[in-house]
Amino acid sequence: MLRADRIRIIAVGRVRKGWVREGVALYCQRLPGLTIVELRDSDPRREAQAIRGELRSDEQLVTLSEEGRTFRSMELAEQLRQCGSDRLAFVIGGADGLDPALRAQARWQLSLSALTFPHELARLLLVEQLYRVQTILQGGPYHRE
Ligand SMILES: C[S@@+](CC[C@H](N)C(=O)[O-])C[C@H]1O[C@@H](n2cnc3c(N)ncnc32)[C@H](O)[C@@H]1O
Repeated sequence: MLRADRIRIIAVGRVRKGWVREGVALYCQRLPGLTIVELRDSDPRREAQAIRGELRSDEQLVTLSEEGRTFRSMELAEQLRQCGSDRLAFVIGGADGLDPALRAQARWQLSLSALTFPHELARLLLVEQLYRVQTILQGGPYHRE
């Protein structure tokens, strides 16, 4: 089972597009307990400081980057199942991306694909995949191979 209450998304920048906000809200409703923290955008080094300040000592840092590891959704489900009751913080960068030093600190880096997405879309894709993982782990019909 996915422990959404043990997952936080720390995202640089606001979601301005209404249709993206609506999509994120829809998946968040389906993942009770999931928290999204928005940080102001500035430059990657300052943003990294703010992210470090926001991270809790008991949270595992997972940075999102197109250079990270790609997973099939079933593999992502297995990865998150193995995290058990660990607390995870998925971090999404702003327009200029994440500071390399912060990325180097991550327990793992998640790539949503080799393509670069605007941070707003990366957030939407991430919450949809977390919902998908939840349904995979619960054995629901949402995900079809
Ligand atoms: C507009 S992108 C930043 C692009 C920037 N050139 C870079 O080097 O990261 C904003 C953020 O969205 C997330 N993102 C965009 N595309 C992604 C992808 N394919 N996989 C994972 N995260 C992605 C990353 O966290 C990234 O920092």
